[in-house]
Amino acid sequence: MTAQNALNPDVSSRAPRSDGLPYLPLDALTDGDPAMLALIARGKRFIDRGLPILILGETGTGKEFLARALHAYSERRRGAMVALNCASIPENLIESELFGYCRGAFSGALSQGMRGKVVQADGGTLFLDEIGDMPFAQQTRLLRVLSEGEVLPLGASRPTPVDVQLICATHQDLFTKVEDGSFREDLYYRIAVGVLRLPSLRERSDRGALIARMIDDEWPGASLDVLTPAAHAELLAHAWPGNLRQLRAAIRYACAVASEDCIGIEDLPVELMRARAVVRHSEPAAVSRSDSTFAMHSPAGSPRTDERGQILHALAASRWNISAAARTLGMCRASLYRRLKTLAIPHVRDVGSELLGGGEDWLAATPALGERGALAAVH
Ligand SMILES: Nc1ncnc2c1ncn2[C@@H]1O[C@H](COP(=O)(O)OP(=O)(O)OP(=O)(O)O)[C@@H](O)[C@H]1O
Repeated sequence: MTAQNALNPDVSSRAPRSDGLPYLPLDALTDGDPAMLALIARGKRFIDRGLPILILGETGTGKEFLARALHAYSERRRGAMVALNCASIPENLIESELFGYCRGAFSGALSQGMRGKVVQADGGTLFLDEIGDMPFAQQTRLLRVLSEGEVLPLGASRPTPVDVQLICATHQDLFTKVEDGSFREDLYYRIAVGVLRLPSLRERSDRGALIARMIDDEWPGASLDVLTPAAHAELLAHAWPGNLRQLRAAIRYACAVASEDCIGIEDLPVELMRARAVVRHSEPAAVSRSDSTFAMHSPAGSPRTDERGQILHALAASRWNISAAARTLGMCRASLYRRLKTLAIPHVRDVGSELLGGGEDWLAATPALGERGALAAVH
């Protein structure tokens, strides 16, 4: 069986997503994470043999991406990839959406009838997302499609033969649903033949490469260099409950709000900072150098004063060399300029004589931090 490789993605993997980016081919779903590599290799074997595939994984781990990549890789790639999210359509519509109906099947039906998703996917792939939310009655009808290879649209007198590759996905524990009686056991064993469990983002060793790729998507040509060390460390260390979707959203946000040419920790979404603050509150005091801009959230003392003090110390130590101070503080030059502006700290070269002449109100606002020492270091 000839399989398609990553260098030759077919049209469906190139189809634009709602965010304008293309779906990825199978081999491009990871940058070398061992669990992902093993999963992709298994997925190829399953799809080559036409086994029904069940993709498991937390929300946002890329279940739909994987399903589309498997279809694009498969021999059915010239056929349709038809997706239905069982959780997002009302229970009473699932039946007609999936199985279709004939003309005049019920009052309010379209006059020409409707082809259901199963028939639309004939010769291609049917992707049933959130299969755990499929109502029990529809589970019975789906089982019939799978076991007999035919579908009976509502109001039809004869079944229509169909040939589909089935891929299902869920973030739920389907086996628990079988045990509590809300998911048919016989259907479970029909769909859960080739099971692929996607790792969460926090388990993946290719997080750095994923971050770099997502930055490049937003900011073509940019690399990890645009991240300050603190922002980079934060992105790597976050728990990412929303997985790849949350990471992409965070990077989109950061690229949009970052000014100049770098992304600092202050450019990351507030929920990351909140999670970080919670962790920090349960930690013993010290603020690391790379965390210095986050001193705004320090539990002790006046947060702004702490930050001013750290910035002024770094500036004094570097004799107001902005690049060197930014490095010490773990941020980029642009971020440091932004912090100076926010904290109303004028550059020493812009105010030099005024400061020395005693008009240093801005220094008076930072009493405990030895600003005169900072000035002494400058002059
Ligand atoms: N391999 C990948 N590389 C980079 N980004 C990815 C990858 N897979 C998914 N994503 C990103 O994560 C987002 C969510 O992916 P997807 O919709 O496939 O997840 P899901 O597991 O199906 O989510 P849900 O359980 O909420 O339906 C995508 O829109 C995309 O931005």
